[in-house]
Formats: sequence, structure tokens, C-alpha cells
Amino acid sequence: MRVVNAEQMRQIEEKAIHHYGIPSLLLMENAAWAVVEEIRRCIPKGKEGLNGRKAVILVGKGNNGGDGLAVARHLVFQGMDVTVLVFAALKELKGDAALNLHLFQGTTGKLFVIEGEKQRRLTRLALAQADVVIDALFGIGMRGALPGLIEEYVDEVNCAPGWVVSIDIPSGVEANTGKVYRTAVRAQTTVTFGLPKWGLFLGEGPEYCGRVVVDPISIPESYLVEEGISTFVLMDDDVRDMIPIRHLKGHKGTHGKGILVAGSKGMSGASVLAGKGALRSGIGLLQIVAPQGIAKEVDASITEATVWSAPGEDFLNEEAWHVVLKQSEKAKALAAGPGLGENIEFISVLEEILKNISCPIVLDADALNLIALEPGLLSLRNGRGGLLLTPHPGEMARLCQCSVEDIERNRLDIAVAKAVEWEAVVVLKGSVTIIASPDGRAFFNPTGNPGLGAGGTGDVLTGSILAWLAQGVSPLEAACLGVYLHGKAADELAKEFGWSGFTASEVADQIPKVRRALEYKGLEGKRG
Ligand SMILES: NC(=O)C1=CN([C@@H]2O[C@H](COP(=O)(O)OP(=O)(O)OC[C@H]3O[C@@H](n4cnc5c(N)ncnc54)[C@H](O)[C@@H]3O)[C@@H](O)[C@H]2O)[C@H](O)CC1
Ligand SMILES: [K+]
Repeated sequence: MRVVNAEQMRQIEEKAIHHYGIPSLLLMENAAWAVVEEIRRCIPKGKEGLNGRKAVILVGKGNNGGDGLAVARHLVFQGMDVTVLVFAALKELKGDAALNLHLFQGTTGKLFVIEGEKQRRLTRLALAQADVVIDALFGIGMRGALPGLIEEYVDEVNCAPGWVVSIDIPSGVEANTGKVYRTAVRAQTTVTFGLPKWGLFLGEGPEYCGRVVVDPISIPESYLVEEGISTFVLMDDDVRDMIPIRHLKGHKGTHGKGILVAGSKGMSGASVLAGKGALRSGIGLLQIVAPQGIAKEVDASITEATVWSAPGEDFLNEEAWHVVLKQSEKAKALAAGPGLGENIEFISVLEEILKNISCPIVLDADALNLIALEPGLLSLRNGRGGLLLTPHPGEMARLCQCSVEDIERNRLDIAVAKAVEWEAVVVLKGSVTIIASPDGRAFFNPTGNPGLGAGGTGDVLTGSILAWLAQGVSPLEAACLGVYLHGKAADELAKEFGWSGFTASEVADQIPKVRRALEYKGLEGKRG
């Protein structure tokens, strides 16, 4: 599914209004209905349905507030006890928002204009009793920090016991950046219209939006698949289509040989974990190149892989290149980096790899730190054979010679700019990993949880991407598939363990299960 910034959403909305003559009021009404439907799903209903339940709706002066007033009217019609708090003078509401104010004023719902401190007690009581709190303060029109008075009320909303639903985007979260200046509404659910906004995946946005529900509000589907939009969020259906088909007569040769250059003294685990990631993602033949001093250890820990002992006792040295080259014959993919250690000698091996190996190459961890010392090496690849880089923000900061804060502030822009510049697929890891393609497209990954913040999970991901490449998946899709399933594996483990205490090996072990579930879901769809 495509993901848009505020300007792109407005253009789509304008097109629908002008080309098909759909009145904007109709879009607002549909938006309101989408929110009402979600409220009906969220609030546990008694025999009486929503009747008698309490709702508080915080309304701003723009069209987001207009949506909120339309929701308020519908909730009154459903029998709810509705209190609307307007954070503007009523005459400031214009157009569709003003009309919805008028319609609401014709119902039995209560409405208060909040001008300062004096309504604080009333508001606090209403919020304490509300089954649902609806945030219609600001939508995609907000820039900068929330006004001071609203901020104080937002803090109250964040302490309210009821279910909090944000309309379009949590108020206080900037639609284009996800930036939160001081505070924002912490929603349990965000119902967003047309297409999801960048801010739901960037900055602090993901911490505030809760579950995201997307409703097309009757905007034509053809506008929502606009070619000009180059940011996407990965969904089950997209990723399922990337899984390579297994043929009945397939064998280890057709499932691909992959080379993993990894490990050093004290970090043999990195090669083992990356190896597990590869094996659990279906690689046909895995060959690990490791320094002499640990080769036996790695061999004993991962029986299914062939391990080649290469020059270098504790770390691979310059001579290791010959082993890498020999083993890479007929390889479909190569990954280098996990656990290599800060070993300056390996730079020349990387240089040879980039110059001479023709299959797709994944660079991770220490390989990236070494490249950061000589970023010009990336141009050796010149787009030949596919290049994938999988940095976390620290590694990306070193590669770009800037601070981690710079990376985090501009994740999307930097990932895309560097993917284009380096002619590489860039997997910028984080709570929402971004996969950027050299053609300028970017994909947000919605799977995964904080349980992945543990040593070794990155190694598993590298191995998994290696395996998808070895099976013939294109570099961009191998990155998407690897990242998405890795996150899903963690989400599967979270069902049992919550967000901590599962291990990188367990993440690897879950990959076939989540891949299978995804394939099976597709079959179910086809059976109707
Ligand atoms: N996308 C769609 O198809 C539809 C969207 N709808 C809803 O409309 C809002 C966008 O409405 P808009 O009036 O443009 O913006 P806001 O409601 O967010 O209000 C902006 C309002 O606030 C002022 N402002 C901006 N920043 C600040 C600030 N930091 N402090 C104070 N005031 C600020 C700004 O000047 C404006 O006056 C969208 O999100 C949807 O909810 C339609 O209803 C349905 C179709
Ligand atoms: K909102």
C-alpha cells in the first residue's frame, strides 16, 4: 500500500473532488463513518449497543475538527452520551466543519468551547468517565508544536481510562515527519483516510498512533495507486508475491548457493546466527568462510553448512580473498560482515569482493564500518550484480559521516538519497525499518517489535536476505522479504513471550512458520 505526505493526500482528495464532482462534505461524512465503525468495534458493547455509553470528542478549528463533529452527531444518533470540547471560537470553523458544527448543534449532544483553565474541572470529569475519547484536534494541516493550552488538555487525554481514537493522525504528530515537539495524543487506534501518512511511520509517530486502520472514504482506488507516489508500506499481499515458488523437482542446486563471510575470535556466534537465518529461509547450499581460529567451532555449531577455514587466525586477513573467490564460483549471492570484527586488513578483501564478485552482495555490520572508512569503495560496484547494505542508524551515521540524530531526523530522505547515490538497496534498520531502492522507491516495514532489540537478530536478518537472493529473488524483494518475515517471526514469538526474552536463534527458527502462514493465507484467499 502507498504511503503519502500531507501534500500528496491533499492532491488526491482535490482530484476526487474535481474530477468526479464528489462533494468534500461527502468525504468528511465517509471519514466520520469509518471512525464510527471503528468505535463500534473497539468499545465492548452490552445488550444496549452503544446506547448510554459516554464519548468525549476534542475538536480543533480545521477539517479534522469537522470530521470529529460529524462523528459526534453519529454517536448521538447511536444513543451515546456525547460531549464535544471545541478548542477554537465557533466562528473560526469554516466550510464543511462549520456545517457539521451546525448539524451537531441540532442534536442533544453537549458542546463546550474551551478557552482556558476554567473548564479544566469539567473536562477532567468528562474524560474520566468517557468510554471513548476521540481526538479531532488536528489532522494533516498541523505544523510545529501544539498550542500551549491544547497541550495541557492532551496530557489529560493521555491519562484518561477510555479508548482513545485519533482521527487521521494523532494530534501533535506532524504528518510529514512524525515529529512530536512536546506532546501528542497517545491513541489506541488511528483511523486514517485515503492512504496512511508518512508521520505514522517516521519519528515518534509509531509510538503515538496505536493500531492504524486505513479507510478509502470513497476516494477512487485508481487515485490511491498513483504511479507518482514512491513510498509504500509492506503488506501481507505484497510480500507473499515475493516468495519464490518451489518446484517439485527443485534441489539444493536450484535453491541456490550462498556464501557467508563472517565471524572472528569471540564472535563465531555471528556466523552461526546468520547461517541459521539463511538455512531457515530456505537456502539450498550454505558455505561459510571463517578465520582459521574459529572455523572448527563454527563447523560444529552449524552442521548443515560447509565451513571453509580461511587465512587469518582470529580475524580474516588479506589472503582470505582467495578462499572467498574460489568458493564464490557458481554462488548466487554473498553476504559479508557479521562478527568480522574491526579488522582493517579486511578492507582489501571487501575491495576485491566489490570489484570481482558478480552475484548480489549483502554488506552488514563490520563490513559497513570498514566501508565507512573508505565510502568511495561503494562506487567500485557501479550497479553491477546488485548491492545491499543493511545498516542500523549508528552504522548509517558512520557511512554518511553525520550524527545518529541526523539519521533519525531524516530517515526516509537519507535512506532514499543514499540508495540512489550508492546504487544499492539500503535497509535502514529501526523500529520501522526502511528499505530504499536505487530507483528512489522506499518501503516501510510494519512488522517486528522491541524484542528484536537483542544481540544477534541483525545477523539472522543478513543470513535471511542472503538466502532469498540465493533463491533468485531480486535484491529489492529479497530485502523486503527478509525484513518483513524477520519482523513477523518476532511478532509470532511475542505472542508467547511478549516483547522480551526471546533469542535471535528463536527468531530464525520461526521464519519458516511465518512464511508458511503467509503462503497459506494466500491460498485461502484464492479459495474464496
Ligand atoms: N484527506 C482527505 O481525503 C480528507 C481529509 N479530511 C480531514 O481534514 C483534515 C485536514 O484538514 P485541514 O483543515 O487542512 O487541517 P487540520 O484540521 O489539521 O487543521 C489545521 C488548522 O490548524 C492550524 N494549525 C496548524 N498547525 C498549527 C499549530 N501548530 N498550532 C495552532 N494551529 C495550527 C492551521 O492553520 C489550520 O487552521 C485531515 O487530516 C482529515 O482529518 C476530510 O474531512 C475528509 C477528506
Ligand atoms: K487528529
